[in-house]
Parts: sequence; C-alpha cells; structure tokens
Amino acid sequence: MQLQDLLYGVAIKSLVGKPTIEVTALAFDSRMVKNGTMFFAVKGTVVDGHAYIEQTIQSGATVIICELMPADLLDSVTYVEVENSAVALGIVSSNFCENPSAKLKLIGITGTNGKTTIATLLFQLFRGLGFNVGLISTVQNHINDNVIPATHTTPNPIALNALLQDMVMANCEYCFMEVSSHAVVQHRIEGLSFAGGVFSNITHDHLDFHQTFDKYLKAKKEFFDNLPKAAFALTNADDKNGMVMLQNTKASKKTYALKQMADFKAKIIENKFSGLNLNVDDIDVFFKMVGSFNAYNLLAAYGTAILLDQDKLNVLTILSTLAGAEGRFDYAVSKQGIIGIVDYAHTPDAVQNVLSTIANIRKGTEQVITVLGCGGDRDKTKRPIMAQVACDWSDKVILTSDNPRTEDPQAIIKEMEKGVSPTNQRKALSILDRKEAIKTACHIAKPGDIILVAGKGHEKYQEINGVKHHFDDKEVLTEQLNQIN
Ligand SMILES: CC(=O)N[C@H]1[C@@H](OP(=O)(O)OP(=O)(O)OC[C@H]2O[C@@H](n3ccc(=O)[nH]c3=O)[C@H](O)[C@@H]2O)O[C@H](CO)[C@@H](O)[C@@H]1O[C@H](C)C(=O)N[C@@H](C)C(=O)N[C@H](CCC(=O)O)C(=O)O
Ligand SMILES: Nc1ncnc2c1ncn2[C@@H]1O[C@H](COP(=O)(O)OP(=O)(O)OP(=O)(O)O)[C@@H](O)[C@H]1O
Ligand SMILES: N[C@H](CCC[C@H](N)C(=O)O)C(=O)O
Ligand SMILES: [Mg+2]
Repeated sequence: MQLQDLLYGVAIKSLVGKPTIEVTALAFDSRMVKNGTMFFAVKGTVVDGHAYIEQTIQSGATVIICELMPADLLDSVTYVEVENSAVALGIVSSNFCENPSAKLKLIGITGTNGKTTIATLLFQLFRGLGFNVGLISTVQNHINDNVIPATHTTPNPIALNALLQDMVMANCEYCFMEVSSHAVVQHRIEGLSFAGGVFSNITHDHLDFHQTFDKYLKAKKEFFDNLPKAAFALTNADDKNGMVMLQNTKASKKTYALKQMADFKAKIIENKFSGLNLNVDDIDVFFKMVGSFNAYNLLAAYGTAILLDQDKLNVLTILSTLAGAEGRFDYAVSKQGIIGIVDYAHTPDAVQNVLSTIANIRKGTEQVITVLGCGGDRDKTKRPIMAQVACDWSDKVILTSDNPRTEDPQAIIKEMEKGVSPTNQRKALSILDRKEAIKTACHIAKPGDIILVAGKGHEKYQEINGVKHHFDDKEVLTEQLNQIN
C-alpha cells in the first residue's frame, strides 16, 4: 500500500520524502524491521524508539514515523513527523489491514476484573447462537473454533488489526475483545471502530503503571469517551465509578445492576457451589457459574447480547449452560472430599470476591486454606493488601511465589508479609516454592476443607527472570490431592 493511503487519518506535522512510496510491512520494534518496512519510533516505558532509527534504516526501513525529525535525513528514506507515534501506529495498522474493525461488530470490554470472563461468555454465547465470532482475551484468542495463542490481554496494534482482518476473512460478524487500561494509554486501540463498550468494575490494580487511581480511572473512561454515537456504552451501575464511565460518552448509555435501578436487572435467588440461581429481567434461571461476582459477569453478557438484538430466552438458555473462561473458580472435589479451587484472582478485590463467595457457600465447619502469591514487575502496593484480605477471609494462608519475573521472589513475599497483622500471624506461613506451597496446603487439609490456589488461573507457566517454566496450578493441585491417602 502507498504511504499516503496508509497515513489517512493521521495528523502529520511534516513529511520529507515520497508520499507515494510503497510500504510492505509495519514495525514498532527495530528487531522486526526488514526491507520496505515503515518503522514507528515510539517512546516507551523503558527506552525511546527514536534511538533505533538509524539501525532500522540499515535493516531496510524506507519510512520512519517519528515525533522529532532526526538531524541528518537520507534521500532514500521518507520521514514523517507526527504528534504521537503510538497514535499514528494504531491508525496506520488499521489502514494497512483495510480497517477490519469496521467490517464486523467489535465490542470492547474493560474493567479491573471480569473482562476475560465477560468476553469469553459472549464469545461462547454468540457461537451457541450460530454466529461466526472472534475473541481477543488474556487466556487465548479465537477465530471461531481456531485458537490463536495470546501474548497480551490487548495485543499491539499491528497484531490486533491482523487478527481482526483474519476474523473478517473468516466471515466473523462479531468480535468480543478485552480492552486493558495499558492498551488505552499506549493507544493500542487507536483507529478501531467499536460497536459497543462494556465496563465491569474498577478497583486497585496497575498503580505501578498508572501511578494514581485517578489516572487509572481516566484511562478506563477514555475508552468510553471515544466511543462513537452509534455504539452503546454498557456500565455496571452498582460500581462506585460505573456512572463516571458514561459521563462524556456520545454512545447510547445503558446500565446493568443487581442493586441499583438499571436497564438490565438481576437478583440472586441462591448462590451455591453448583451454580447461581438468578432472576434476570423477571425470568428465573439456574447458571453453572459460581459466585455473586459472576452474577455481574453474566448480566453484563446478557445486556450486551440484548443490545445486539438477540432473543432474551435464547440468550438465557445458552448462558445458563456456560462455564466461562478457563482457570476462573475452577473446582474439583478429591476422593477424600477436599475441595480444590483454582482461580485467577490477582487483585485485592478479586481475592476478596472469591473468598467471600467461598465463605457464603461453605457449610460452616470446614477450613479455608488459601495459597497466594503476587507477580513481580507489577504493582507493589497491592501485595500487602492481597495478603491481608487472604488472611481476613481464610483459616490458613500460605504465601508463595506467583510470576517473580525479574524480581527476587523472597522480597515479594516479604512485602506480602507486611499485610499480615499480628492477630493473623498464626494463620500465615510462607513457602517460596509454589509447588511445595500447594503440596503443604493439601497435607494440612482435612475432608470437607476448601483449598483456594489463587493468582495464576489458566496460566501454564511460571515466569522467572525472563524464562517461562511449565507450571499449571490445576495440574499440581490435582496431582497433590491425588497423592494424599
Ligand atoms: C508496561 C507495558 O505495557 N509495556 C509494553 C510496552 O513496552 P515499553 O513501553 O516498555 O517499551 P520499551 O521497551 O520502553 O520500548 C519502547 C519502544 O522501543 C522499541 N524498541 C525497544 C528495544 C529495541 O531494541 N528496539 C526497539 O525498537 C520497542 O519496540 C518500543 O516500541 O510496549 C510493548 C510493545 O507493545 C509491550 O510488549 C510491553 O508489554 C510488556 C511486555 C508487558 O508486560 N505489558 C503488560 C503490563 C501489559 O500490557 N498488560 C496488559 C494487561 C493488563 C490487564 O490485563 O489488566 C495487556 O494488555 O496485556
Ligand atoms: N465481575 C467481577 N468482579 C470482581 N471480581 C471478579 C469479577 N469477575 C471475575 N473476578 C475475579 O477476578 C479474576 C480474574 O477474572 P477475569 O480473568 O475475568 O478478569 P480480567 O479483567 O480479564 O483480568 P486481567 O486484568 O488479568 O485480564 C477471577 O478469577 C475472579 O477471581
Ligand atoms: N493481567 C495481569 C495478570 C496478572 C497475573 C498474575 N499471575 C501475575 O503474574 O501478576 C497483569 O499482567 O498484571
Ligand atoms: Mg483478562
């Protein structure tokens, strides 16, 4: 495609070179550049991509998008100066793939917790309704039944638009995608046409990246602020900041709630280990999913489907059979009657939700044993709070490693230990090795007890110093439960 066509919609400050030059590939990483590539110099959180411009030209880049023109310009290269290279990357990536998001109904789901669950429920629901559907999520991406591994919750714009283009080629009518706050701030979704946006909730997470809760809130809100008039914006009216999301949107404003007045209402009739009995818009339905937080996720999926003109009874019938995403409240009972639960709770609110769900549905005399770690290179401030919440809601807590990434796992546990109050000291112990921690939980447990292994859910690895080692909470928990007599 010619450069001038790719630049449609980009605010250009200056251009030096040939606007008619043919571009064969896009890259924002110098290590991916080959002949004919258009390179975007993006200022990142670690380095500034402008430092790699010369190197990319040596690798064959013929177009450079930058926020500041280099001092020495080469005749063989076309340079485009823009206000924001990341914004340009989003728009150009979309143009490069012939704007795939406008050729299907793209629904974005944002919020601290519940994005994967809601997006997956919608994907499964619309497949059940007979549509060709795409899914972009933390666990995996889907084009109908084809699974494409996920690297990020929201991929980079080049990968994202290529995926959407493949969905269009596969005749997908809908795509349900998670929109992370990182993606909003880094403009990964720039240039996309959304048919709808859904908000789950906002609580403590990612303060390493956003610095303050207010900035985190603004990132989420920005997604709704930018939705077009023809789209819908569906929010959780029970969340403290749910209505904030709708303040400045041009999209049609819709709400769902269990407590407040809302367009889509549900009431919990019964909340058991086997599932949820809900009254949704005056119809009683038994759902396979467990916990009041999942009542919100189910209602968000239901509301979205109705806003997409689907039949109420068909929607509820299919939703009632769905189990949601892998590694979310995934439970099994051992032969001794110990209940083992694997869940992706990795924020204070999620840990509290899962443990309060367990507290609500347990019989009363059994112990709740929680195994929990916190990820390295992520928000440090949530570590003591997660440990505190785990202690407050469990009889025994084993603090352990999650994905240490580049941090010292022992130091992460020390930060978690700061959240263990003197009265909770007797409940908590720390075991660095995650497998040993799960094994210990299984040995402490007696028949009827409940073990929660939180934080890694579907993940099949443990990331230590840039290397991903095979690790699967469910596999380890099942193996250890099977080994006790
Ligand atoms: C903090 C964060 O989001 N980082 C993302 C970001 O990297 P960065 O800003 O740190 O980039 P950088 O290393 O400073 O480099 C700046 C620029 O120079 C380029 N570069 C760099 C080195 C080089 O040799 N050559 C070169 O060209 C880089 O490609 C980049 O364009 O941009 C990169 C390219 O898109 C991402 O891969 C990277 O994701 C990292 C791996 C990451 O872990 N991100 C997580 C936190 C994330 O995004 N999570 C959210 C989920 C959150 C949730 O679910 O709630 C997600 O959407 O997945
Ligand atoms: N609606 C909800 N409200 C609060 N907590 C929830 C909700 N839904 C799920 N959770 C908790 O959060 C965990 C993560 O859920 P899910 O994967 O759906 O969220 P997510 O927003 O996609 O997370 P991520 O930011 O990692 O992509 C679950 O395992 C559960 O413990
Ligand atoms: N999307 C979240 C996932 C956290 C999962 C947890 N296992 C960890 O590694 O911290 C993040 O990237 O912060
Ligand atoms: Mg997710």
